[in-house]
Amino acid sequence: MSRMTIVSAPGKVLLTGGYLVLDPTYTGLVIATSSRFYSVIRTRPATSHSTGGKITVKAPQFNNATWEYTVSTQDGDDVTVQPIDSSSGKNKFVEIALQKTLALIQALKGQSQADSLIDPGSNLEIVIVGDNDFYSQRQALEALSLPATMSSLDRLEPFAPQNTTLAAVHKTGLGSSAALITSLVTALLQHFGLSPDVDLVHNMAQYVHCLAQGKVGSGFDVCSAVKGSQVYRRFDEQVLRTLMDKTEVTGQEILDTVQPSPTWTTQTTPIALPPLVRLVLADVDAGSDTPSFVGKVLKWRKDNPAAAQDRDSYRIAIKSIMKGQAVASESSVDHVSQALHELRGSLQNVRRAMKMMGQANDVPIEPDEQTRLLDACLRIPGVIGGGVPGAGGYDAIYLLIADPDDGPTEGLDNSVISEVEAIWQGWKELSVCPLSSRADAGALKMVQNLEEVKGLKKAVETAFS
Ligand SMILES: Nc1ncnc2c1ncn2[C@@H]1O[C@H](COP(=O)(O)OP(=O)(O)O)[C@@H](O)[C@H]1O
Ligand SMILES: C[C@@](O)(CCOP(=O)(O)OP(=O)(O)O)CC(=O)O
Repeated sequence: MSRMTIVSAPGKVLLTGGYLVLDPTYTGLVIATSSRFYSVIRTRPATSHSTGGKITVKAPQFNNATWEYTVSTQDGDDVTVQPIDSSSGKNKFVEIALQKTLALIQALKGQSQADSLIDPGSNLEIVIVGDNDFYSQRQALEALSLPATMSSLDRLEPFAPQNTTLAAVHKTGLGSSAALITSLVTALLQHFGLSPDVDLVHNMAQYVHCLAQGKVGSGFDVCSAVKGSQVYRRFDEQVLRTLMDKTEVTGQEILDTVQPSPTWTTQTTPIALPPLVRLVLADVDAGSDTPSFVGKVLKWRKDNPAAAQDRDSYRIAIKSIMKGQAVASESSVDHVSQALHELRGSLQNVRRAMKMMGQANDVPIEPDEQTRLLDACLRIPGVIGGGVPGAGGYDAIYLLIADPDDGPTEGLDNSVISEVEAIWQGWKELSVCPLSSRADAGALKMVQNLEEVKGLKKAVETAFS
């Protein structure tokens, strides 16, 4: 039996802090999801028709998604990973993860073992799969004539083939590349016998993700893939600048940069949703892809320093916060209702501010169609709050709903959810398809056996065979 390593990392939903979290002055509230990515690695002896020293990576949910690489280590040199041309084209994220992580592993192991990274008599096989929620399941449900409900989603095969290419797939915004990079980097380290400090894993995944994206983002997605739900404050981007700007870097330089140190100023405060509050998500389709608004919003912020900001909206925000406080001090309602009431108010303020920011920039951060949808959902008793996650746009909505019965026992399962689903199903202006993902405390984790995760064995074995 060949040695197998399985590592999984969760997706994310940024509830608050969109755009602001790019600035280390502010924090972002990010919830890790039950939907996860899995990187599975095994070493196989080379056969008569395959020379050794190769890495094959497969993403079996997609058409044309097999990438092959040759790995070489020459005396005293850093390991190199060369893609072999194929009809699948390049996968920059996977290639950079392999190249940089193997270089790091070489540096961590020391030169004495540098030549034996991948034994010339064997090959490395990697399978990458993501839970269905990372990709829109609207068409899969239609093809099976199933209504767009959560119970229909449960009937789909886990890790279902998407019948399209990675480039063409409709993503739902749960952060596939961050979960993929985090699970793959960690699986490689583990497979080569290293169990490094979680902060080193985090820093390395941030570096690889930034390099693959071609920019230093805020990194909340990678951090939550490593550490789970949290209030996130970003690292100073200077920490990666030198490595990012260099065309050639050695494993030792990578190690020197990603080694945990005070220069990494990331701050992570673990959090969880309040008890009996459930996160529900829907993927929203308006028939077009939402372009990135980040460049426009950041320029607007630079051109409009704080002193010039809209005084009226500031006053509205302050007044509503004060009203919340007044209710709090006078009312005899218990502190839980009070806290939920404040939560609702805060989330509404965030929504309002995001909407205004979009209007000021002429970009649809909370488009009017989403505003109408969210307002309709918020009128349902038991819906505590909601909004557009992350950068907004025509991508998704989230709601926090009261979920008094999280199990099936009392048969409530659950009237708030049913009402929300009814609104979504009947919504004409936008196509609204629920996601099955929930909030999950889980962070990065090792999976011992393929059998532990429903459908993983089949997905992986079909790909490996
Ligand atoms: N299942 C997968 N297998 C291999 N690579 C993947 C997979 N899913 C995503 N990727 C990589 O991540 C890239 C998508 O990254 P990006 O557009 O930043 O998406 P996201 O916003 O979901 O993080 C793809 O082009 C591909 O390189
Ligand atoms: C604007 C942002 O602050 C939040 C973007 O959040 P999303 O959750 O929309 O992220 P993607 O996975 O890139 O689609 C940019 C950032 O923090 O990097």
